[in-house]
Amino acid sequence: MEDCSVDWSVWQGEMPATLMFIVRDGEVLLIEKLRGIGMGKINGPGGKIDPGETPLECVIRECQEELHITPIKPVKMGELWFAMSDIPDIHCHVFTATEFEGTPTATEEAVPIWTKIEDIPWDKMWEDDAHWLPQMLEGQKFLGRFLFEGERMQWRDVQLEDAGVSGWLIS
Ligand SMILES: Nc1[nH]c(=O)nc2c1ncn2[C@H]1C[C@H](O)[C@@H](COP(=O)(O)OP(=O)(O)OP(=O)(O)O)O1
Repeated sequence: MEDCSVDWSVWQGEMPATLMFIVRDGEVLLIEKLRGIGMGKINGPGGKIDPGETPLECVIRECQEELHITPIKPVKMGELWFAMSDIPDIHCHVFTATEFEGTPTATEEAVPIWTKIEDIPWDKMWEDDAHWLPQMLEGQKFLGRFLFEGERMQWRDVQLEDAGVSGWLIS
């Protein structure tokens, strides 16, 4: 992979966002995203952080809005830093949970899809997902940094907490 044109030491994502992956009995709750960034793709529920909202508050609200469920005790597992070409750069906080209240319900924003972990449809997801989601689902915390040109990933770097990175990784 070529050198990255982004100076990550000064990079600041203009758009804070969240993602949630609820895991239960070897399955993960994905959505078909019906609107917004990544419309038509398969992803976890999530979205932009509202002004004054914490990442945790946002990810709970987005699960309620998109699927009518409330995740219980979400755990922050990592961050995704997306340097984008055609939309503002995204700083995404990624959570997992094993419990939730409510019944996943299709809304105008999303269709819920329980998916066996071995059947995750990588070709229908953002290109970066295959480089951090499997590790996260095995319990590893991470920082993933990606450069996109449109919807194509041009550069990637994924660091796992197990690799001895500490302090700056996630909070
Ligand atoms: N490369 C990428 N890989 C990935 O897995 N998720 C990405 C991604 N780029 C963006 N996302 C996700 C993160 C976050 O959940 C979502 C942010 O955009 P959204 O348009 O979904 O926000 P909202 O649901 O707040 O939208 P609106 O309500 O339509 O304004 O897109």
